[in-house]
Amino acid sequence: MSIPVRTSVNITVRSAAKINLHLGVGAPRDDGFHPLTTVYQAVGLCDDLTATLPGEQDAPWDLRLRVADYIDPGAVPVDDDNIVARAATLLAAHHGVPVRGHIDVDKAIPVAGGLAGGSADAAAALVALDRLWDARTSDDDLLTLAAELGSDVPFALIGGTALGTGRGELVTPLPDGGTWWWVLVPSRDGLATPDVYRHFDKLFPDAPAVPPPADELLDAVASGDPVRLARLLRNDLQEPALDLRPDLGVLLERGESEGALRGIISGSGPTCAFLCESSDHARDLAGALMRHGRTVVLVANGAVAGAHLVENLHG
Ligand SMILES: C[C@@](CO)(OP(=O)(O)O)[C@H](O)COP(=O)(O)OP(=O)(O)OC[C@H]1O[C@@H](n2ccc(N)nc2=O)[C@H](O)[C@@H]1O
Ligand SMILES: Nc1ncnc2c1ncn2[C@@H]1O[C@H](COP(=O)(O)OP(=O)(O)O)[C@@H](O)[C@H]1O
Repeated sequence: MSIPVRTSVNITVRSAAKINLHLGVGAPRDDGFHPLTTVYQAVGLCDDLTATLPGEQDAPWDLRLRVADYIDPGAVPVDDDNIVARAATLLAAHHGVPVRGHIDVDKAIPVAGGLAGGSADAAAALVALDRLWDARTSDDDLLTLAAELGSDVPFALIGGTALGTGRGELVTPLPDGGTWWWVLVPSRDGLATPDVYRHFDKLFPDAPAVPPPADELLDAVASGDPVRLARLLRNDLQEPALDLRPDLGVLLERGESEGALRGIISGSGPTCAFLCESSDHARDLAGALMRHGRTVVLVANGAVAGAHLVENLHG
């Protein structure tokens, strides 16, 4: 009897979408970024990234993408512009090693949807390649590299429910007493984050230097009461997003009239997120929205973990 030999090592990392329960935005800083007080929540709508070491005959690096049927594959670059390639280059430079790896990304998080799908992939790439290269990056260094990749990327590493300050990159985990049920309705056409921030500046030229705080909402999150949380959800990018995409206002009203505790735009949009009381309530609402002609309606609960290794069945 021969014992099977593992010829390659596969590392699979799962990374979640986020919703901003509170997105308080201040006037732009000198570097152009907006100061934020935000409360992130990671929800169970995830991308999986698998990294494999190339064989000796193989190209040192390649990136493949598989997408859910509601995602346009053409919306995601597969060259050096992909944030996964940027993460690999940054981590390799940090350790002075060459970039090596075959990467497969299985995307379920809608693209340019305000759900931080690219940030989730970047965090997954940092965790997977650190393990694949046996680089042993410290947590502090991983967070620093994550912040270089994007304001939302440190939260994608940490997950759960957390406070984000600075430009969103300074993340502190929060006590969360609930299981929160969300119905997510993505749009076929994305909204570009910089466009929505630019529109915020146009609509609110007198925005405060210090972004609005989230104190009451933090109490609601700790209490676990969805009715209380629903009242306190706040997104300062909602008005600019709705101004750019008035159709989203109709969708928010529809979800609320069908019984959602509250509908909000997720981050810079255009995904609409509806808070529900329970999993049954979320399923009922999803059914109602589909009967009204929405073809893509997703149910997800939070809070879930940040980027983490999962068992690889193909390894
Ligand atoms: C709006 C939010 C809310 O969580 O999420 P999304 O809706 O994109 O998912 C984030 O602030 C998006 O974070 P992220 O997508 O990582 O942004 P980055 O790559 O750092 O920046 C992209 C661009 O967004 C603008 N930006 C981003 C963050 C910030 N605090 N102020 C900004 O003005 C800048 O124009 C910047 O050039
Ligand atoms: N791995 C990736 N996944 C998604 N988008 C990516 C990725 N790499 C680069 N991008 C680019 O980043 C943009 C923002 O994507 P995403 O993170 O999904 O949206 P958002 O900032 O709204 O949360 C996309 O329009 C796409 O061009």
